[in-house]
Amino acid sequence: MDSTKAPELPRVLLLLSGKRKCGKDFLADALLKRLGPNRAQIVRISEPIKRHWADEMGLDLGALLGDGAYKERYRKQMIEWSDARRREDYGVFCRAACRTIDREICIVSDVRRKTDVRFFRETYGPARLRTVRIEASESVRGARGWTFQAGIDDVQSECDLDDGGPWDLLLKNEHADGADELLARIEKLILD
Ligand SMILES: Nc1ncnc2c1ncn2[C@@H]1O[C@H](COP(=O)(O)OP(=O)(O)OP(=O)(O)O)[C@@H](O)[C@H]1O
Repeated sequence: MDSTKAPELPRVLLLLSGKRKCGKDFLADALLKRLGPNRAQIVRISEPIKRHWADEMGLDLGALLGDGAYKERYRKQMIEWSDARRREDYGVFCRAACRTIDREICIVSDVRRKTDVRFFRETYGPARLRTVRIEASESVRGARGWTFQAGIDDVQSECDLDDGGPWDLLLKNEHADGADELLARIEKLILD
């Protein structure tokens, strides 16, 4: 492949960002169900990070990738380790995660840094990107299991995109029965 040319797939890259427990994975999974696995796929930048940690430490990769309490035990260490790698190459994990792209629509469900957005813009070109910021109040996130943790909620991985807009869509994911409307708005953004 000519390395100066952007790859043909995906046609659209949907970048989802937002704070812990705002519902990035929930909305990504529900969107994938609507679009279907032949057309769309979910890519997680954290996947190669978690894979490395699971291999090194003999941990359960499935549980690290899930939304249970297990991943929280290792979150801080993974942030610190991965930030050190990013200082040498900001695209290292985005590039590794993108190796699995083989669908028309790619949903990146854990965009956390300005350099993540930069990587996708530089690699695929701005016309294919759709950026979505998901918000939920602290009380709603708390009801979903979030509690403030120093070293996690006040560092770059959580705060770098607080001023990362303008976003193509800004969504409030607060109500359990409101997801269909949010999904319809995302779908319109992708398909228009
Ligand atoms: N609209 C919704 N309706 C019902 N449940 C929701 C909704 N949004 C999120 N949740 C639930 O809230 C919890 C946290 O959501 P999720 O794991 O998607 O957050 P996240 O932003 O991916 O968090 P993290 O950054 O920690 O990975 C999950 O149990 C999820 O099922």
